[in-house]
Amino acid sequence: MSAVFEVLNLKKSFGGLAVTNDVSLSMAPGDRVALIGPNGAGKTTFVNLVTGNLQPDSGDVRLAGETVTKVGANGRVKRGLVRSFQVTRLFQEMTPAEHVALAILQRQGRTGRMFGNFLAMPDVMDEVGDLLGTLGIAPLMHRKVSEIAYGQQRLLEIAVAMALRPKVLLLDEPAAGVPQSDTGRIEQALADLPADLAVLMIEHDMDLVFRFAKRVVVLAAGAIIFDGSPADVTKDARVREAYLGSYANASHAA
Ligand SMILES: Nc1ncnc2c1ncn2[C@@H]1O[C@H](COP(=O)(O)OP(=O)(O)OP(=O)(O)O)[C@@H](O)[C@H]1O
Repeated sequence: MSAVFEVLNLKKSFGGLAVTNDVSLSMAPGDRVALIGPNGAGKTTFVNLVTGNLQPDSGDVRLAGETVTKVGANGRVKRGLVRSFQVTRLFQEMTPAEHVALAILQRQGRTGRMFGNFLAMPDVMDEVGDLLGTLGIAPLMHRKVSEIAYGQQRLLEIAVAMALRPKVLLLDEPAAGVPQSDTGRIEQALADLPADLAVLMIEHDMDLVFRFAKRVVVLAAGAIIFDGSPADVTKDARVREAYLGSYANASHAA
């Protein structure tokens, strides 16, 4: 299948340090890719380059065949490249329904009406109910974010992202900080994402990586040192050395 998302020879240096060093990556609709790597490998920088929050020194980002390297972050969201909204960016006094409704209105270009009573718009509220229902948090839709559990806030991040109807979804450690008792719900939400959505997940939890990803990309010192199947990643000598050693030896050694 043709690529929905492509990164071509992306480079970014800070001072003399090549933090993104000639990175190329391609994803097709439906891909489930985990991006892993040791601390400081350049994962956050890579995501910021992809989302348009940082400009590369050279290289390109393409979305559904269109080069978007010069398109800003909002323009990329409009074209279907969505990064999950972070819990730290949720508004504590607002409700899940309000968050998701605003994302729907943003997608529809109706944010001029955002100070109207959008909770009374039946089309918007039907979609809000569907999205929050899929994620199992519909009963909480009118509670304040400050009153709902952290795991539920992380599910809300996914709901807000999905309200933007992404073609490519970037998830930044979706289960981080969530108590063990609630991680199953996050994993279920990830398993239930639309089959044709391309998902790139940055994750440190290798158990989650192995359950979710069909493909693993390993970044070390700004460069991709592995791009292949979860079964092969644990066998790769360079990956073991750079990152996986103890995990591979302990539980997934061939
Ligand atoms: N704005 C910046 N100016 C200078 N150096 C930076 C900047 N942003 C990141 N770096 C450096 O680039 C390197 C990669 O950082 P980055 O945050 O992208 O890594 P990471 O893989 O996301 O790490 P972590 O998993 O710890 O978040 C680090 O050495 C960091 O200090």
